[in-house]
Amino acid sequence: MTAARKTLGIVGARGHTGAELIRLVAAHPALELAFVSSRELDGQRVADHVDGYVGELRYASLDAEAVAAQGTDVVVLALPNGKAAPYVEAIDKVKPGTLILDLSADYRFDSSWYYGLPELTREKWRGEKHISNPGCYATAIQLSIAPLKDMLAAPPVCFGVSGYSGAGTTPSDKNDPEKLRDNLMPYSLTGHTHEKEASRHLGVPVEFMPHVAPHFRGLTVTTNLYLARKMSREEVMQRFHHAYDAEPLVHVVDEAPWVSAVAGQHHVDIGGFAVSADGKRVVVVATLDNLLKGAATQALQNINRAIGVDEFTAIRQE
Ligand SMILES: NC(=O)C1=CN([C@@H]2O[C@H](COP(=O)(O)OP(=O)(O)OC[C@H]3O[C@@H](n4cnc5c(N)ncnc54)[C@H](OP(=O)(O)O)[C@@H]3O)[C@@H](O)[C@H]2O)C=CC1
Ligand SMILES: CC(=O)N[C@@H](CCC(=O)OP(=O)(O)O)C(=O)O
Repeated sequence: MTAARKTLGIVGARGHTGAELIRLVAAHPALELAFVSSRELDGQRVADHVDGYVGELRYASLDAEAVAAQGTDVVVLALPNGKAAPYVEAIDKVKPGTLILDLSADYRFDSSWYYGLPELTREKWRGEKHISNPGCYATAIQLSIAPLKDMLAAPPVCFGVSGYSGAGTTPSDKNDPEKLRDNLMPYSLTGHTHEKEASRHLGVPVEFMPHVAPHFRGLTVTTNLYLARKMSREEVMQRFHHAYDAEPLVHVVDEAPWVSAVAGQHHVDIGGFAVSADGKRVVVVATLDNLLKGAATQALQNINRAIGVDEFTAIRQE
């Protein structure tokens, strides 16, 4: 006899990350999609909006109390920043112990929430039912720096370029294909939330300069690391292989990876490893799909672990 599937609801399901999660959860052997909430698509069939979804589920417009009243085992909050708290409060009041995974930045600085970047924080999970999912850039930044964290002579400098799906669906210059055409748009050049997030969770200061580009999905972070002592390229690569060779979703590659190759994929590519002539500076390039490893895939890794199934269930081909 197979165990009953856990019920899962998504709040903010109209958005880019919500749509990815719908696809992943619909194909999951241990999860059942119980509700998907959107104010704008209230009453409409999910199948009419999400490619690849087959089923009769419809969007519903649910406020915090209505979400809590659903009583699902798992709730994913895929809302813009600053909107999660009323949902968390209502769910905790009605059904404490519900697994809540928040995709926004709202709890990434709250130490009572588990910060789930599994490849780096897997051992820190103590059964918390509140999980904060890392930001997309912050994921690439931390994975690029962690293997050399003890070797730094200065804060790493990260140049980021994201596809415009990273800016969500609320219209802005950063997701306007007309304004982005033939363009590269710099923004938040100091003090971006992901700069603070990566610095906090790595435990070393990081400097980050984001840009948005005309492609839809996928991001590149190119990181310049000043080293406290001379290292060879082989030594640097050895550190990355040692850190990630057992990780199915982090691929250490020789060449600097291209973002077009990782769009639609679950994993991160990390490569380049260009070492300066004096051996004291290395440049590392990471690419990932901001909607997958940067959001939905990582959320599913965290949920899988918390419901007690293999971390990569419904993520990799088995
Ligand atoms: N896009 C990305 O690459 C990544 C995003 N994230 C984070 O994930 C979260 C979701 O991002 P994304 O999917 O891109 O966002 P979108 O803008 O694409 O979607 C936001 C969703 O929230 C709903 N919503 C908006 N405002 C409110 C509100 N006031 N109350 C209730 N629902 C609301 C919208 O639906 P409706 O208006 O129909 O209710 C929509 O479903 C954000 O916090 C984002 O920062 C994290 C990593 C990567
Ligand atoms: C291109 C673009 O605008 N990207 C977003 C990052 C998306 C993300 O991960 O945002 P959260 O930290 O809010 O979850 C940004 O720079 O804010």
